[in-house]
Amino acid sequence: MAPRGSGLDWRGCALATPPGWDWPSAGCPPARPLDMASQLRLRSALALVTGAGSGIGRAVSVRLAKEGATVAACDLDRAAACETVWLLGGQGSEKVAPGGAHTAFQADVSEAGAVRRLLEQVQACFSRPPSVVVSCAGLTRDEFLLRMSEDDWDRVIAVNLKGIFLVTQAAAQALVSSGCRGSIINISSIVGKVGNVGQTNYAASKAGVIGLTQTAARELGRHGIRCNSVLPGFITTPMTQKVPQKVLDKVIGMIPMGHLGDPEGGLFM
Ligand SMILES: CCCCCCCCCCCCCC(=O)CC(=O)SCCNC(=O)CCNC(=O)[C@H](O)C(C)(C)COP(=O)(O)OP(=O)(O)OC[C@H]1O[C@@H](n2cnc3c(N)ncnc32)[C@H](O)[C@@H]1OP(=O)(O)O
Ligand SMILES: NC(=O)C1=CN([C@@H]2O[C@H](COP(=O)(O)OP(=O)(O)OC[C@H]3O[C@@H](n4cnc5c(N)ncnc54)[C@H](O)[C@@H]3O)[C@@H](O)[C@H]2O)C=CC1
Repeated sequence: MAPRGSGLDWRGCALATPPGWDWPSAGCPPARPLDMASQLRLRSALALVTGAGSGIGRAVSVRLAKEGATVAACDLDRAAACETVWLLGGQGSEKVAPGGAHTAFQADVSEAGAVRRLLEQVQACFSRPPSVVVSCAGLTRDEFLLRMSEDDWDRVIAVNLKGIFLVTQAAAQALVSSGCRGSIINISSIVGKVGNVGQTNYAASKAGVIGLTQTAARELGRHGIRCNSVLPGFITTPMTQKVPQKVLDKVIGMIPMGHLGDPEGGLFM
């Protein structure tokens, strides 16, 4: 039994808390269930989202929850993952998530042991593997090729490419061993197809995600597991806040709509 105030529930799963919630004295935060989508297309689904603490991963989590899925929101930043789950309704969200309460998890997707433990924890919490897996965790370390450090290369490849390898493999192993069907969605980037100045590391990682996902699709289809990658363009998130304004101005000048996409509309509209 996790100690009271530890931020963990009876199963040892991370509880969702509002930002700055004071556990020891305040007890469970009030649920804030989202408006239920009329059709709840994903009412029986358990969805694992990595990078769920920000930007596209948070928007994907919100949309999956609105469609009725139970969301296991994972991020390197535990507090950010908890904030996402609180947005989804946190404890008591069973009312809108028939498959159980949305729950936050912390893991560094670039570490094999952490990913293995993540899938173990998710299955321990929900007694089943996630049938939907969306890998959004990612980062940039932009620099011109002539000046890029080995560390900048290594870290971006480790998180953006190896991280998706580890999560895709662990999720597929869990689904195959339990005889469950599933859908794995890996977030690449248009940069993986056309390249981008200052992003040899990032472009290579995203191109790798495309090839990894296409191959996984060929191998896992026989097990009833679909694998697809999504290649967004510029979306307004903390990741793109780091781009120099003069570069953003250049890019926006090339976008027919004349503005960057937003996480809510960028993937689904
Ligand atoms: C404008 C043409 C774009 C066509 C390509 C279409 C694909 C691009 C769409 C990408 C959408 C998906 C994005 C995504 O997946 C999420 C992200 O990766 S967000 C981060 C994207 N990162 C970048 O675009 C890199 C931005 N550049 C930088 O961060 C810095 O420039 C850099 C760290 C590389 C170097 O900094 P510094 O040494 O200070 O040089 P400057 O910033 O002064 O730049 C010198 C010079 O080069 C021009 N420049 C830099 N980056 C780009 C770029 N990405 N595209 C075009 N031009 C770029 C910059 O404007 C300067 O030009 P001057 O004329 O000399 O002022
Ligand atoms: N914002 C954009 O313009 C585009 C983003 N993408 C991709 O979409 C995905 C999400 O990006 P954004 O939401 O924009 O970024 P973001 O920076 O807002 O969110 C990324 C999240 O991933 C988490 N994360 C980073 N490293 C991690 C690790 N090792 N383990 C677990 N979590 C980790 C961060 O804590 C953060 O919460 C990324 O893979 C990115 O490459 C693709 C195309 C365009």
